[in-house]
Amino acid sequence: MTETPGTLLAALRAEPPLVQCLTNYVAMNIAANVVLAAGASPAMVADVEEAEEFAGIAGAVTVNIGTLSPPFIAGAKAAIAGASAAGHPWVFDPVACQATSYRRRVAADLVALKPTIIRGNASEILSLAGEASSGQGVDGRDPVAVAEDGARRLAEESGSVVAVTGETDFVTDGARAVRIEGGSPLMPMNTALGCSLTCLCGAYAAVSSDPFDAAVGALAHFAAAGARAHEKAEGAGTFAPHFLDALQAVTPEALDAEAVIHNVAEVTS
Ligand SMILES: Nc1ncnc2c1ncn2[C@@H]1O[C@H](COP(=O)(O)OP(=O)(O)O)[C@@H](O)[C@H]1O
Ligand SMILES: Cc1ncsc1CCOP(=O)(O)O
Ligand SMILES: [Mg+2]
Repeated sequence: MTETPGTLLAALRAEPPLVQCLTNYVAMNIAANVVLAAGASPAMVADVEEAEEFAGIAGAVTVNIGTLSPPFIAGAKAAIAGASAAGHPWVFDPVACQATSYRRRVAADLVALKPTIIRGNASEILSLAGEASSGQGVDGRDPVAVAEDGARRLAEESGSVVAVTGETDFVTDGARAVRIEGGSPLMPMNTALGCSLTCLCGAYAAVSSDPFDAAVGALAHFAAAGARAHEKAEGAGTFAPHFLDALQAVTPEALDAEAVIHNVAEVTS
């Protein structure tokens, strides 16, 4: 990795990027707080009337289909057009894309628009890769390990970096791959933390020259903050404020020291 998570965190805090987050109703507030605590600047600007123009001034766009509707998708496509025209990264979160034919269709349409990074749980990534998925609505029900081959193939076919999250995260661009350890089992008990991580991927992508490093950086930041918060939390409820505190408190040096990142050997079959 040319840019370590700590190097990217230092860059993000030195010049906080503006991140245009088109996310769902559930995630709107927590995702903004997560991006702010990490050190960047979120803006939930989603309407078709202004989404394309705003993408020209944002460092990155993130699109999440958690509570999708035709007007939301129109705004998302406008924002993606604006980001693409400006040469800015955009990140896709295919929430519950396995659940309905509408979601499957919209997710495939958005993948065709070449996201810089795709971030989802294992059930969502399996579905995007055309494999059977056990996802229950927005909640992942498949182990990350089962989605690794599909993630590699999806990355090769789409040209996107694919980040699969769960107990141990997996990131690949089709050629490179790493696993990231850390976090807490209390994280999936806090709604919209995955959605918030997608927005943070946008912040890291805005300050990075390599989307693979950006995805690894954002996931490592979550893993380190999640592990720290786990030590202090008494349960799902008290985890949330400790997690925000930890996202803010972790320094670039501590992030590089605490990140547990394993390179995965290339599969040559
Ligand atoms: N069992 C677990 N142990 C540790 N970290 C977890 C666990 N499950 C999820 N996470 C972390 O929670 C965050 C959100 O991931 P995930 O729950 O997979 O996304 P989503 O909310 O989209 O389903 C990621 O940082 C991931 O690493
Ligand atoms: C509960 C819920 N319903 C629609 S979107 C959403 C939030 C999903 O958040 P995450 O994917 O981060 O768990
Ligand atoms: Mg999700």
